[in-house]
Amino acid sequence: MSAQLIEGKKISDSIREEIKLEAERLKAEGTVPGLVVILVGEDPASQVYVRNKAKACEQLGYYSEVVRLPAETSQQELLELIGRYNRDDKVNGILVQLPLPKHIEEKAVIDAIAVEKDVDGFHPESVGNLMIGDDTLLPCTPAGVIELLKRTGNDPAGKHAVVIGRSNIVGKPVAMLLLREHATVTICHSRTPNLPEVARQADILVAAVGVPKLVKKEWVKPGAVVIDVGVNRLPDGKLCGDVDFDDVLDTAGWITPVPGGVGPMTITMLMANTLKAARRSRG
Ligand SMILES: Nc1nc(=O)c2c([nH]1)NC[C@@H]1CN(c3ccc(C(=O)N[C@@H](CCC(=O)O)C(=O)O)cc3)C=[N+]21
Repeated sequence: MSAQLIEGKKISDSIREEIKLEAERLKAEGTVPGLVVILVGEDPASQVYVRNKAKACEQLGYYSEVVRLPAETSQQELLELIGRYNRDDKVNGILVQLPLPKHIEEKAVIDAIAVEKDVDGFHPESVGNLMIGDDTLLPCTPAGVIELLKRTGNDPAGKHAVVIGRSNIVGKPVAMLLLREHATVTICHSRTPNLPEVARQADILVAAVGVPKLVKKEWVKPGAVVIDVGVNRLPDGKLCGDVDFDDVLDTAGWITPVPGGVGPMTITMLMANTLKAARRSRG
């Protein structure tokens, strides 16, 4: 039996319709959601993402700015720019595209973003809020994963979720969100012994390591939900996940494709966060 496809693109489109209606309501009350995306340097993959984010803003009628800065921009200049957007009432969300050039300290930049405009959910205060269960802007990719599960009827409550990867942007926050949704959560990484065996315990398996096609059918419990967060660019230019999709297809019960799975949800959750930040800004 072949797994059911989790169609991130379709689910994402229908959430964007919901967001659009809410954005129109907010605009009728005089508040236009606004997002600024700041890109330092010329990373080609980043260029694509930034363009997609600007397109999403346009589609939803948001105010949006894209700031493209040369790779030589100093940390001080970037921090000053962020300071200006922190004080700019037209802008409800500030996103600085990562990774940054090596001479700029990522942490200093993330810390400089006003927490109420932190639509990436990367600021230490946002992370702390998530940890203790306070209302906050959630990191986009992890929030997208939870939406995909809920909207396909795969409620994490009572399930064993195994997360492969422990990054601050995906692994750790997605584990925390799954815990909040009442899953039993195991976090694995490169030092985990018998990784395939642990993965095979999962009712919900989330792969977020950045190793192309790492997860094979032996890693998957028959019928499990497999969520592939990987975005690996292969030498031929094609996008590929952390899961060997073709190998796993007949074992998994549900599976996200790459592209068309988690990726589109990330941008949709960014739009949802910007809307939320705009709504809150009215006081
Ligand atoms: N501050 C910051 N926030 C981010 O959220 C952030 C970032 N930096 N740096 C880079 C990563 C990557 N990322 C993606 C967003 C959408 C797709 C996406 O829409 N992917 C499409 C395909 C796009 C394509 O074909 O290239 C898909 O999976 O279907 C992928 C990856 C956000 N990131």
